[in-house]
Amino acid sequence: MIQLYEITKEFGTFRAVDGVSLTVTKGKIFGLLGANGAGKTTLIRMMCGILPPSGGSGRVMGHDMIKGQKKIKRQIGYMSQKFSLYPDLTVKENILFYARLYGVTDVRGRVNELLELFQLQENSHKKVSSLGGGIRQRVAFASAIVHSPPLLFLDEPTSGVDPLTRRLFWEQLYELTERGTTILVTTHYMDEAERCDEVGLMNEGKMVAKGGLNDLQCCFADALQKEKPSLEDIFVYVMTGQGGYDDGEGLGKMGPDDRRRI
Ligand SMILES: Nc1ncnc2c1ncn2[C@@H]1O[C@H](COP(=O)(O)OP(=O)(O)OP(=O)(O)O)[C@@H](O)[C@H]1O
Repeated sequence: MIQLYEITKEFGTFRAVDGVSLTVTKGKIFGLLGANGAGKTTLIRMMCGILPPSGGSGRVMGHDMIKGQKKIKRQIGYMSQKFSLYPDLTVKENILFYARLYGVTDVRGRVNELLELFQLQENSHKKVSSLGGGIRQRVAFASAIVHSPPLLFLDEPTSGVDPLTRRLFWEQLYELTERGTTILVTTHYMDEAERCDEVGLMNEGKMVAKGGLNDLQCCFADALQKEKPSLEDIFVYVMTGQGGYDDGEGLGKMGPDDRRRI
């Protein structure tokens, strides 16, 4: 569903994304982690066809990231950090708006289905501006999947959301993947990252570690002197650049076999 090869994005002389390669297969959840400003949103915006890469190549849903931007946009769902909702419209009107925008065939039926799925019926006629963060998050999520996209990008979807809503949210993500949806999600929550099939850790524009949790634990066990380091241990280790880690150097210390994953 996603195949990136050495994707780079420069804003003037500043390189926000630096040679990222990535593969995400159908039905999997890929978690993207990194400190603020690591380049996660920029990478997502390129994959969504919103921002052209400065270098490298990639395909999303089989379409070239540069030539196929329009086709990519039609086939994906994107929930941005700012939740692109209209505060003066009601919950139902917001979801209806996105349903019409994406040309959903049975608009009313689909919207009612989503209102029920996200337990939004009670609030369906309230203006979004009057609602709390957890409900707004559900409205944004419903709007992002209203056209049943096969590939979904979620940029910090649970930031500031209570633990119960977060749990429900993840149950819905699993349901979607069971139906074949592929998901790329960014998060700052380690428990959420551990729920992903694979994670990628970004630091200063580079993908500095990538793999399933077990793979990463094996990879970093020696360096962290723990048999099974937690993802948080690994995250802190990589992000603090202990030993000046980057794609090559850091892994070099862990042995040549470990390099293949990074
Ligand atoms: N349009 C732009 N022009 C100039 N610099 C930009 C632009 N967009 C992003 N940047 C810079 O690129 C870097 C990466 O930003 P990005 O938003 O991708 O990081 P992030 O990992 O998503 O951070 P966060 O976790 O805070 O959302 C930051 O230093 C940011 O200031």
